[in-house]
Amino acid sequence: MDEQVAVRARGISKCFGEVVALDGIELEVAAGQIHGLVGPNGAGKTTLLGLLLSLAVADSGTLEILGTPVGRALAAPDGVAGFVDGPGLYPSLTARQNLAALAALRGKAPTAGIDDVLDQVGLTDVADDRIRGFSLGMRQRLGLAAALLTKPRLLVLDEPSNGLDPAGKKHVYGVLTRLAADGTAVVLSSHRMDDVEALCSEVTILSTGRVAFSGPLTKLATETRELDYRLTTSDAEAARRIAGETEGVRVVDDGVREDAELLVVSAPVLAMDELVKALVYGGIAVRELAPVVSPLEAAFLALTEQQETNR
Ligand SMILES: Nc1ncnc2c1ncn2[C@@H]1O[C@H](COP(=O)(O)OP(=O)(O)OP(=O)(O)O)[C@@H](O)[C@H]1O
Repeated sequence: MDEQVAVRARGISKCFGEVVALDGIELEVAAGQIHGLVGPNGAGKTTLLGLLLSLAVADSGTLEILGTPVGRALAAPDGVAGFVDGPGLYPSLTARQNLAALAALRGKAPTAGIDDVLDQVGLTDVADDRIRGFSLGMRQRLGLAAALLTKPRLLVLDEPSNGLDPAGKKHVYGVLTRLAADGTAVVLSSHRMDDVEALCSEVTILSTGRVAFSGPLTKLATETRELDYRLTTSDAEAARRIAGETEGVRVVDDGVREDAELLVVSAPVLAMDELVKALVYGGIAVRELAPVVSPLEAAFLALTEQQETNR
């Protein structure tokens, strides 16, 4: 048993009648890692998160959580917390009462740690308000506070940034980053690629129940065949010429004026390396170089397009 591996899934499949929601999933999440789960609607993200929380069991395959094989019982192993489809809360109770009730359900002192977790998620000011009037973002933050109360070693969150305003996001991201730094593994799903890029070191892309990619975001960048890049240099004309001469690089900013400062080129990352070297060698300064869409977004879009073509 390996406690450093928070999640190890091997060949996990799950069907709902005729629908194959998960098909041979392989997933490994290390302690202290924030792992993003992305994929088009219906890809199987929520189903997989539900298995991690023991809300359902897989039809086949093996799942090990925090070093312990998960059996057929529908009970989350100790140290696992989180929610799918929004946190389960009592609308007629206040935020503080909700947390006390959840603590009592687990046989814990009803006040221990509550102020601290409310503060961590930025809900201190509304701690004694009934949550009936809470916005979606406030409920998400309270759900996270409830999970924090259990001091989880694996935190599982379905779309945690749904409904969060920038201040809420800052709180939630801060909490997740601190948890991970203390060794908690976090697995979260998101439709926001920028959130995933800001938070996660590793990502799994699901497509119709299968893993299309799983690994570090940096690996995704090098595996992506071709991306569009915005390039600004000290000499646009010379840069355009050199880009045109560099193997594997295409100038794609058709319709942009010849003398425009900004150049858009399409290339795999290794060809971009060669272009940058050639520019610098040619005495041309690179002032800005950035993908037009991130490798994650590009991979996601490519998958969605592929799915639409297959339909
Ligand atoms: N309880 C269920 N009964 C029947 N089919 C289900 C059930 N739960 C999920 N499915 C089906 O399984 C597939 C995967 O659904 P899932 O909710 O896991 O996808 P998702 O990636 O979370 O999608 P979304 O991004 O829309 O939330 C879908 O085809 C869905 O219709």
